[in-house]
Amino acid sequence: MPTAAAPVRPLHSHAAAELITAAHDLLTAHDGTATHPDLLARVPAVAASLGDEIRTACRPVDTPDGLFVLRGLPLDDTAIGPTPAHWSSAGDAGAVYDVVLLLLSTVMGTPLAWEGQQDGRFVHNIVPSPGHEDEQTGASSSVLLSPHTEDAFHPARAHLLVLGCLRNHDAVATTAASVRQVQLAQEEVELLSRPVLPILPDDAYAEAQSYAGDPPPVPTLWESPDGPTLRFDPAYTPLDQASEEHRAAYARLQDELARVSVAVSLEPGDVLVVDNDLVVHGRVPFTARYDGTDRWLKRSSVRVPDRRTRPPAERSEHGYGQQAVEAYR
Ligand SMILES: O=C(O)CCC(=O)C(=O)O
Ligand SMILES: [Fe+2]
Repeated sequence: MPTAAAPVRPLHSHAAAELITAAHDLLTAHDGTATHPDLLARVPAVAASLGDEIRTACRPVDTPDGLFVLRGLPLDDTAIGPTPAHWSSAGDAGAVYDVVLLLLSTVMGTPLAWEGQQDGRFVHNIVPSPGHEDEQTGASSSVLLSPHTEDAFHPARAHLLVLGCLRNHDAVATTAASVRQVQLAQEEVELLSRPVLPILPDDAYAEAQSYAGDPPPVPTLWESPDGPTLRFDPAYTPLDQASEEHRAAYARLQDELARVSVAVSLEPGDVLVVDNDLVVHGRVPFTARYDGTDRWLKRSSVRVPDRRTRPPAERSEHGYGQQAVEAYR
């Protein structure tokens, strides 16, 4: 896989300090608790006060890569403490970066949470966890986390996925492949633009997996007014329900995504922003350490108001009974 450099948007030290200070002040005003019930309501005003350099760095993706890396935030490996062993024991570990992600997400749109995931938190902890090594979720390690659209099963899924790196001693790569870089025949595009197969809820949503309603078939590709977009999660797509011709086109898309895939090895302090309508992401396999020095990411999801990147038919999907919660409603 090419390790082609992802587009980096450097944050100079004054802008990085401005962001960290704003996050730190918000946090200390709320008992050091990133999930404090009053903190979220204060985020928009603080985000609106951030300077031009930060706002410019948070502009929409503007290359066919469909992603960018904000680089330059300071990160003290000792001060953040050990990597939690599981998201449920993370508590306020690394909480200042939770607030950094909330601020950046609010500059870019509206943060999004799920009642059924990580206790409804707006910022998730992505850490390898014992017993989950070979799952297709962020808690895995020993398997390839295969390329996917985040929360592909749901019509209210994020427009942007934000991954902030706190620790990554083994330079474990996130993978990313953009639909704007694949080359398919027109017949393949047409086949994959038909709503033929559903995308079922992934293993992070146990409750949704037992939802009684019929899974709606959805298109894999869509030609939006802003260019091609995709909705893709092969691990949760019942391909055996499709025709041979359809499966062949799907396999071609999968091969093309593998061909254009890049490995992005995040450094501590990096914030990767992935356009979830353009790019499928994953992660290479690694060996977890389970000694407090494991790879540790913070993750937030963002809705961007008035985007035109989704087929209108999505609005009538049931979403398997899962509710997305927008931060400022
Ligand atoms: O661990 C990673 O780099 C990506 C994990 C992932 O798929 C996610 O956080 O949504
Ligand atoms: Fe993911």
